[in-house]
Amino acid sequence: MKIIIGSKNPAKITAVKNAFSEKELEFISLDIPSGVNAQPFSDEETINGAVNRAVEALKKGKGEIGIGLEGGVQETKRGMLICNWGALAANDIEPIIAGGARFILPEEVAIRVRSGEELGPVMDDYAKIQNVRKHEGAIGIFTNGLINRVDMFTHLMNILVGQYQYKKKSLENQ
Ligand SMILES: O=P(O)(O)OP(=O)(O)OP(=O)(O)OC[C@H]1O[C@@H](n2cnc3c(O)ncnc32)[C@H](O)[C@@H]1O
Ligand SMILES: [Mg+2]
Repeated sequence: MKIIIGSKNPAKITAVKNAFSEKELEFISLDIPSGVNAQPFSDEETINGAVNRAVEALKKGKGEIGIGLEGGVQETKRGMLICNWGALAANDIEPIIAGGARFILPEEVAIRVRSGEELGPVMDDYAKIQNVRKHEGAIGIFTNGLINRVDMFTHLMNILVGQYQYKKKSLENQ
């Protein structure tokens, strides 16, 4: 079975591999555009980015499953939430979606994102580390390393794969 991942980000690729336990799987990563802004500004836009990537990955990679993972932010009365959404696309079913853990970004970071900067470079600047988005992620920095971006995406991926297995089982029993 071929699983096509719509990103070259190593944190995302590791998380996808963590969530599939079967042997004989082939993982292919393709740089698939999200079709939304580089910095999505709502749950809705972030979900659309994840679904677009999953559907395109499935099509371009000619596999059995396409995965799209997308990071974004969502404004609330309490401040700016960081959100992450994932989508799993497979032939003959509607894309399945799942959300990742969320928390409020410090205002000092949120102000810069609101003014148009992407969270990735803002985090590098804030943490004085390069490529935070490919490693611990904002979640790793702000949880003191207790949860990193791979952990967060792995949890999200398990919610996707679990729903997919349940759906397949339900269809088989019909
Ligand atoms: O290569 P791709 O797959 O695009 O991976 P990415 O790291 O750019 O991730 P997203 O496009 O999903 O995220 C949208 C923006 O938010 C940033 N971002 C999201 N989550 C982050 C995190 O945990 N740490 C740092 N930056 C993050 C990211 O760098 C982008 O600027
Ligand atoms: Mg990106």
